[in-house]
Amino acid sequence: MTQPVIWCIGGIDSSGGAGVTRDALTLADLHLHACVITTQITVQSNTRMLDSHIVSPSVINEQWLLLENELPPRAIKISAIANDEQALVLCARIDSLNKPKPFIVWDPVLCSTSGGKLTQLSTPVVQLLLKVVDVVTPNIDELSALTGMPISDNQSKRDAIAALLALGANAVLAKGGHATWQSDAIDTFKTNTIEYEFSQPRAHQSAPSEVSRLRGTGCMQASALAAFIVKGYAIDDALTLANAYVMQVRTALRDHALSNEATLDSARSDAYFAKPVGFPAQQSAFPQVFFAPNDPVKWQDNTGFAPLSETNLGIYPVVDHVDWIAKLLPTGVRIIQLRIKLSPEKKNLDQHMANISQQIKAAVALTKGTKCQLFINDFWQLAIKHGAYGVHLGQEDLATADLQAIKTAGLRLGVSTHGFAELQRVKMLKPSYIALGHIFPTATKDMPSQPQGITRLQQYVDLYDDIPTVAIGGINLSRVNAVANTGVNSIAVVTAITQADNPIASFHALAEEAGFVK
Ligand SMILES: Cc1ncc(COP(=O)(O)OP(=O)(O)O)c(N)n1
Ligand SMILES: Cc1nc(C(=O)O)sc1CCOP(=O)(O)O
Ligand SMILES: [Mg+2]
Repeated sequence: MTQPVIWCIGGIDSSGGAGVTRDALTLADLHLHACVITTQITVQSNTRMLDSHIVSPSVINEQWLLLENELPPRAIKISAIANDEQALVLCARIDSLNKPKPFIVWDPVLCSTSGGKLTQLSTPVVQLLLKVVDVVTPNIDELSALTGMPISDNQSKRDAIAALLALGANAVLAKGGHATWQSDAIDTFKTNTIEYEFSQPRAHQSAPSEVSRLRGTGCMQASALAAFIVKGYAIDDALTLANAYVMQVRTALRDHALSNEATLDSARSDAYFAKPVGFPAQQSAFPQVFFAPNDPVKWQDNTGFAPLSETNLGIYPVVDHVDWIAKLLPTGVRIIQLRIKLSPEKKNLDQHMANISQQIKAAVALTKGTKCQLFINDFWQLAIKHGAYGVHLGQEDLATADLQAIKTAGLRLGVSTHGFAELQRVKMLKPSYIALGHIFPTATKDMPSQPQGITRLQQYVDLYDDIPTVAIGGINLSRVNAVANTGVNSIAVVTAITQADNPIASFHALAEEAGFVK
């Protein structure tokens, strides 16, 4: 299979520490091919910038036109644009691209970390650029320069992000590395409808200065973002992975410098050089994610929920009536979920709620004294009231459920997730298990996300090996073995049991095929 192509448009840093060289190295590390359109050739080392030679707009145009037919981009990463003339050529070329347009990220590098000015753009041209790119990724200084607003605290940062959106940006990723008033380094991603925060402890970011002088981290982050979008990740997951990628590079550099192999002299001379790290696979490199500045998850303590009595749970039937629980208990099932959904057309809500309450009560009575761990979906108050074993909640449910009440009552908590961002959002809650969905297409419910497939499931299982995991979504007899081979602790199914001709036989067949029967 040919490698997807990403175009990197920006300046050449003769030291290789930043610019399009850093972009190309990052993309190569993530197995993507970089084409390079050069905007300026700089004369710089890691510590000094002496000069910059600006490429003419017509040469940029020629580079673009030649690449367009032979090596069309799946994404475009733009960084230093020297002047308005260059920017106008880029805007015109982007406008002329066929739809669907590639993902375009603009890292508005204004100055080099080695000291030189790289970009001089007028406000009307900045506005044109903002409108044609999908995401702009300023650090605090760049955000301040682009908006003309001083930034010194969270409120002024928020105001400046709002101003950039008002200028026409589709989405802003304001990086927090330079926001020294914050104890953690917080990247804020905002569009007119959504907002995420990605937070890393600052202590992690800063290695002793003699061993880490890494430059080009902004180039790395924007290139990695483009790479993960091209690899098919949703924007929240791509942002999480790009943040983790940069942290993993920082950590690798620090670990090498502090290792016994390195002398102080070699550490000093290596201090500028990024190490290839590949796909982020180090849990500690991942940021804490919040879905809004006031995400209720932020205010939860991290004491954790009661653990499961048993973690290798086998097949996990998810059923919509207590009668299923009575029917399935004789199989020896170790975990089961009562998932009754309130249909909007139900007329008599009180009567419906009374029926749900009765079913939960009966389900608790049926499973008491057995080895079957009963989880109640959604109805956490009723689960507490009737003393269920646990509650299962989705991401949206976390905004309304009283998690402290669930914890205090001693109930276990299972939480749905659909990617790296959601996993990093709920990890600090230390739930009793995390569900990973949907692995395959499912007809049981409308899913806003894409099926994840076995490769991603394997990544999650490897990365989150300290929390019991449950796979869900479209799992049937022909797929269950591949799912079980990832090492996931449990496999949840709805229709593979409830729509089987013989549900009991189907439960046993799934368990056997998965290798859960010893
Ligand atoms: C084991 C398991 N995983 C995921 C879900 C889905 O929960 P949620 O996202 O809250 O959606 P609804 O089930 O409420 O539609 C689940 N129930 N169980
Ligand atoms: C209830 C549910 N939650 C999912 C998630 O991914 O969060 S997938 C799903 C439905 C699973 O049904 P089936 O086994 O019939 O595909
Ligand atoms: Mg729910």
